Amino acid sequence: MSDFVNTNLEKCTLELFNIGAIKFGEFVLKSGIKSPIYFDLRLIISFPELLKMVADLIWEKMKNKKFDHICGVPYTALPISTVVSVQHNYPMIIRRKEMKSYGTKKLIEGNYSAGEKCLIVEDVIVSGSSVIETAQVLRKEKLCITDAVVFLDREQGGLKNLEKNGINTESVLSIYEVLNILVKHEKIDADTFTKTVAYLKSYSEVSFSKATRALLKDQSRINMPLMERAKAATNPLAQRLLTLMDRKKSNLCVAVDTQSSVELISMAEKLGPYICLLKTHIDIIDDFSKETIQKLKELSEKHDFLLFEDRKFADIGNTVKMQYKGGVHNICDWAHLVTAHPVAGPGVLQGLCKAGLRDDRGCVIIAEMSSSGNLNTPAYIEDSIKIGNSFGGFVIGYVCQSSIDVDAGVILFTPGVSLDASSDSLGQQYVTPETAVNEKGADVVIVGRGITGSENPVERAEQYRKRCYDALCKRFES
Ligand SMILES: O=c1ccn([C@@H]2O[C@H](COP(=O)(O)O)[C@@H](O)[C@H]2O)c(=O)[nH]1
Repeated sequence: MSDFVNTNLEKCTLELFNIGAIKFGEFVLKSGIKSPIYFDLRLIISFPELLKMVADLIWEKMKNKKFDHICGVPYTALPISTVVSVQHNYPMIIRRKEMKSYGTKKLIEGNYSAGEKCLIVEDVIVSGSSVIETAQVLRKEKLCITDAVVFLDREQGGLKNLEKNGINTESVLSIYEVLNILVKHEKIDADTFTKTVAYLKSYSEVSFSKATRALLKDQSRINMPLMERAKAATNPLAQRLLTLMDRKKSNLCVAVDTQSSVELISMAEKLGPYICLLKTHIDIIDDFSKETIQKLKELSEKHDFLLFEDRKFADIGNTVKMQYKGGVHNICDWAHLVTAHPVAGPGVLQGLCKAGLRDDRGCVIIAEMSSSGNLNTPAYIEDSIKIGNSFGGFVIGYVCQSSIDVDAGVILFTPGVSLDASSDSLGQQYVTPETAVNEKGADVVIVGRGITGSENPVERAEQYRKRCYDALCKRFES
């Protein structure tokens, strides 16, 4: 810790106590739990030097991080982030708590673009509810939220709750440091200290408030009907796909892995009525042309399915941006969904977002492959979800082989499904539709050769559709 921080932490704590911003008594927190200690940092706007001191300490925590914007959680952290912004020439955005009923009706004020990184600033954290509420609004606008800095951590579980939701949070001061400073300077007696510490020990894991859980739609993804999940989804494309699955009674994605445009189009025409998604590997087509894409777009409209290009982007952001938007395939122009490996870090998603996003474009992160010997360890899968959560406005779900813990509005896609085989000669592994849906938690089942390689693909597609959708519906009833 630098001398500046050391000296000022103590000074700042004592000043906060002196102005009445740290109180002892009986209080009720936002989460509804009682507390013998309360921090009221709203007061500091009446003490400009103290406000500046708090802002300087926040700055010390964030000065080595690289973000495009900061956003203070309304209202107490707004003046703090304004001071940081003005002093360090750091662009700020503001999250409105209420939407305006006139004019732009925006929920976020300021100048920003999809894919940009925003750091959240907060005064005091208990469960982290206020930070995640702000993060969700910003994520809905396709801003990338991975980090927060808070002035005071009450050590009641907030940092852990946020971490699970993809937000790495650092604090300037912990409540225990505050108590120690106050005892040292005889501002509180030993009894108050002991009682407060005992309280903190018994309330060390406060979960998000009920309202926040409702906002995150923390209900079980597994048992929730599709339309409820569509309402729970914050991502517009996830909403669209879940609604489409409900309307068409299909959670079947067909993988048409062919090298011929004619066959691709013919399969799309024949199988269109049975599927929610048509998955392509457009780079394996020998006779690719703009007409192939035009025809696919028309069939996607005609038969009400979305186009899913399994490009598996995996490079640095700058390259991925060009791969998505440029080249002969110009994937961004026609594919509603693309896949990406998170192995290169969040830059891959920033690159995709930078390619110019619309509400009808999204990404599915590959958290876990179906092939034998894959390198997707549990830690890798967990980190993939953290990256995905940070880009909730763009990432609609994950390709995976297990029922990973995600919100109800997030969609899991499971390939490696066949009624005929348990493997192929090149490492692919198969399970039945029921195993994929019930045991692996699949929402969308991806089937390739099981359909396209059969003698009667249409009959087979209907058979898969029914088995996959029936298994999904049984899950809602359980
Ligand atoms: O983990 C993964 C990710 C993607 N795939 C793709 O799905 C299909 C599966 O085809 P089958 O003929 O049913 O084996 C294929 O396009 C893969 O590239 C996957 O199999 N596993």
